[in-house]
Amino acid sequence: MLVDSFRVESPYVKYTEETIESKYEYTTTDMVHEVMKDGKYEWVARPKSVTYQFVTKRKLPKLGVMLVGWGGNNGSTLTAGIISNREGISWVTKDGVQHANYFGSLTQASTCRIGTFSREEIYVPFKSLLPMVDPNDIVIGGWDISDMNLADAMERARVLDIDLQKQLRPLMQDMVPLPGIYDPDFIAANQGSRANNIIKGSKKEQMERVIQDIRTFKAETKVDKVVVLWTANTERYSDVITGLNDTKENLFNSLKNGEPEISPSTLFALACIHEGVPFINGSPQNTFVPGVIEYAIEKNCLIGGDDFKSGQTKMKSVLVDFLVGAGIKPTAIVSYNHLGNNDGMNLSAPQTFRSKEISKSNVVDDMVSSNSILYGPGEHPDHVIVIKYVPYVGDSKRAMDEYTSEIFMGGRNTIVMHNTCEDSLLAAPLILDLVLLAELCTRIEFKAEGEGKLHSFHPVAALLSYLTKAPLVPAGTPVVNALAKQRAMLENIIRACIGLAPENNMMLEYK
Ligand SMILES: NC(=O)c1ccc[n+]([C@@H]2O[C@H](COP(=O)([O-])OP(=O)(O)OC[C@H]3O[C@@H](n4cnc5c(N)ncnc54)[C@H](O)[C@@H]3O)[C@@H](O)[C@H]2O)c1
Ligand SMILES: O=P([O-])([O-])O[C@@H]1[C@@H](O)[C@H](O)[C@@H](O)[C@H](O)[C@@H]1O
Repeated sequence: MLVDSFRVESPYVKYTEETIESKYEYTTTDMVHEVMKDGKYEWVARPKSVTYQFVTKRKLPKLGVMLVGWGGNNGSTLTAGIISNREGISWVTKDGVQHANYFGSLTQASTCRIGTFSREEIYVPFKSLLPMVDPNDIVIGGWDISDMNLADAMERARVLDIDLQKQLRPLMQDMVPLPGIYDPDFIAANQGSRANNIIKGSKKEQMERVIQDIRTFKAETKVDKVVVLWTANTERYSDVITGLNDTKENLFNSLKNGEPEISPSTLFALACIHEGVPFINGSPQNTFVPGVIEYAIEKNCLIGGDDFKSGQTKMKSVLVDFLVGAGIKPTAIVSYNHLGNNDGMNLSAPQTFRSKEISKSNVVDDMVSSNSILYGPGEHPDHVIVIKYVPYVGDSKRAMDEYTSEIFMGGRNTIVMHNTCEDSLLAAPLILDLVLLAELCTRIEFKAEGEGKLHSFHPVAALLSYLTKAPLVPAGTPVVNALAKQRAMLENIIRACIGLAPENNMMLEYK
C-alpha cells in the first residue's frame, strides 16, 4: 500500500518548526589482521557503531535552475515537462490521451518501503522522505550558444508529441537563452553553425559575465536559491597541467593570463563556485580539474557529476552487478549505439567521443574489482564502446549490447540486448533529480560523535552517484557504480536523516 506522507515517532527524532533532527546509530565493521600464537595470520571482523546527528532544514526555498545548454534536446524537454506538469496539460496521441507525468524521476515517481501495517507492506513516495522542492515550482532559465527560443528548440529537438508542442508553444516561445561561452576548440566543429549567441571577450571576462548572469537571474526571478546544471555539449577533456589548472591559484593565474586550455564548462563551474551556487556536470568531460575541486572545497560549494546515467550505461550497471554478484564472469562487453540528435552529431568527433568513451567504459570497474575469485590482479573484461551518428533516428537512441560470460565448468553465456533509449525523455527526469537532490543536500548538516560542530556533506556530492555514469567523489572515496548500491546509499542516508534504519530486506518477521 502507498502512503502519501508519514511522521517518525522515536526518542531519536525531533521535529521543530525549522528542522528535523535525528540521532542515528551507524554500524560498520573494522577488519584487523592479527598474528596468531603459531605465527599464522588471521583476519578478524570487529563490528563498530558510531552515533551521528543529522539536522535537516524544513523550509523549502523558491528554487531557480539555470541550465547550460538550455536550448538543447534535454533542456527543452525538461522545460516542456515541468510546464506540462505544472499546467496539468494532456494531449492526444495515436494511442489515446496522454497526461503529463514525471516518470523516470527517482524522487518523483519511485517509492521506498517504510514498514508494515498489520502484515501489509507500506511504501511512501521517495520525495516524502524529507522535505523536497516541488518541481512544478521551479523557475527555469539558462544559457545556450544558440539563440533559438525554447518553443522552437523543442520543435528542433523532435522529442515531444506535436499536440503537446502546440499547447506548449505559447508558454515557451518567450523563453530565450542567455548567450553562452563558445570555444570551438572544445566541441565538435559541426556545432559552429548553431553558435550565434555568444558571450564575447576573454575567458576571464566570460566567467565574470556568467557571475553577473546568475546575480541578475536571482534578482529578476526573486528566487531564494539557484542550482546550475551543465546539459550543454560534451567537451573534449582538458589537459591537466602542473602550473596551469592543478591548483586553484594556478587556475586563476591561468585565467588572468588568458591561457586557452580552460574549457567553457570549467569557466561556468568557477563562476558558480564564486557565487556559492551548486554546479552539476551532466556531461562526461573533466570540467572539475583539480583547481576547480580545490576552489569548491575552499568555498564549501556543492559540485557534482559527471555524465547523466540514463540508458545503456544504467542497464550495464545493473546487469554486470547481477552477473558478478551471482559468481558469473563477464569476459566481453560490447556496447554499440546509434543516435541522430545533436549530441550524437557532436560525439561524431573523435575528441568529444573520447570523453564519452571514458565515462561509459569505467562503469564496471568497481564490480570487477569486488570479486577476485573471478578476476585475477589487473584482469578485466574486454569492453568496447561504439557510438554512431545516424540522423534519421533523431533522439531515439538505439543501444545494442552483447555480454559474454564464463559460467560453470567452462561454459559460456551470451546476453544480447536491444534497448531503445529515448535519450532526452530518459535524461530530463534525471536532471530534475540531480537539481532537487543537490538542493536538499545543501539543507542537511550532520556530525559524528566526537566531532565538534555540525557541518555539511563534503562539497563533492557523492550522494548524486546514482544519476551519473562517472560519479565525482571526494579524494580517497571508493567509486561505486552498481546501481542498486548507489540507490541504497542515497535512500539509507535520507532514512538516517529521519532516524530510520537502512532498508536491509531481511524481513526476519516472516522467516
Ligand atoms: N540521455 C541523454 O540525453 C544524455 C545522457 C548522458 C549525457 N548526456 C549529455 O547531456 C548533454 C546534452 O545532451 P542533449 O541531447 O541535450 O544535447 P544537445 O546537443 O541537444 O544540447 C546541447 C545544447 O548545448 C548548447 N551548447 C553547447 N555548448 C554550449 C556552451 N558552451 N554554453 C551554452 N550552451 C552550449 C548547444 O547549442 C545545444 O543547444 C550532452 O553533453 C550529452 O552527452 C545526455
Ligand atoms: O547514458 P547512456 O545511454 O549509457 O549513454 C548515452 C550514449 O550512449 C549516447 O550515445 C549519448 O549520446 C548520450 O549522451 C548518453 O551518454
